[in-house]
Amino acid sequence: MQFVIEAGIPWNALDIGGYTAGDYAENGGHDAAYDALVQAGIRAEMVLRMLNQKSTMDQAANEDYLSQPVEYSGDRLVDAEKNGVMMSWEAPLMELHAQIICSKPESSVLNIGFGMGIIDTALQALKPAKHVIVEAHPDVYKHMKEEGWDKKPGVHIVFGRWQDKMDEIRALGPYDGIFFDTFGEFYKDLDNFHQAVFATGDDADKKTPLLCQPDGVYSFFNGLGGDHKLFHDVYCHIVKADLLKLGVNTQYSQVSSDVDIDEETWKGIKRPYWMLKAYNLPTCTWAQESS
Ligand SMILES: C[S@@+](CC[C@H](N)C(=O)[O-])C[C@H]1O[C@@H](n2cnc3c(N)ncnc32)[C@H](O)[C@@H]1O
Repeated sequence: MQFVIEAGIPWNALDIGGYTAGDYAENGGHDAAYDALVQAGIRAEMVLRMLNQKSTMDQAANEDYLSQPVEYSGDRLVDAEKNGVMMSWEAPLMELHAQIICSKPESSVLNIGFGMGIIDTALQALKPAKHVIVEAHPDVYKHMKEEGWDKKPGVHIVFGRWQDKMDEIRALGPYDGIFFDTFGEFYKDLDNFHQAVFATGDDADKKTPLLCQPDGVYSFFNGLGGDHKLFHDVYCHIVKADLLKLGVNTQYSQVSSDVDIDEETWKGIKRPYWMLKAYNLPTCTWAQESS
């Protein structure tokens, strides 16, 4: 494996059947080969990141998505291209995320991305004292109002991209629990959100991180590289390392994630975005609290 990697074959190449070398290594029980691929992936992504550092992100990654209609239909929310924005098979995972970020009575919680409101429904059942929801899509915002979310106890809706609403989000804080799950954004956006939540920075206004309680908990939908286990494992390492640089510990709990997925699940959806058996549910806390 080392030889193949050193020869320059990309760690993330797919064969004609859509399998990675990691799939073969894992199915054959070759743990060392699988680990070598994960390490190669981490190294390659780090180099890529350094090369791309200068590129600016003036345009929203999901500008097209935000300017086109979305449709709620039964167990799913789809965009204009029939991508699954949110699907009900994720409900058990959202329940767990809600319990993680809202474990104390009278919590103050922040959720980025309403979608089908699955996590927000689970959070409401846990009766947070304050429940801030940030949503950028006009159709989703309209749906939230139609469903009376603006009148639910403790709920404050912030309409707009989280990137443009940080002052408002900050003014409504601080928070005991934060969850992040947007659509059509890149890893860079998630990383930027982490900088906003956890970094103390030089600017006087930004010295208090959003998750300012010492026992605060943050979590995010961990769909990173969710169509191939090798890609997912590489990204789990990368996000954990990036959060650690901000003083945050990440623990992944493995949860079975394919129980509610069957042949019908992806029917009519352009691209299945989750193909893995186990979901790595992240619990992120300030490092000094948990070490
Ligand atoms: C995957 S869904 C969230 C699903 C939600 N966790 C649930 O339980 O139903 C993603 C949501 O994030 C919204 N969104 C996308 N980009 C955003 C941004 N930059 N700021 C705020 N919301 C955004 C989308 O419109 C969509 O409603």
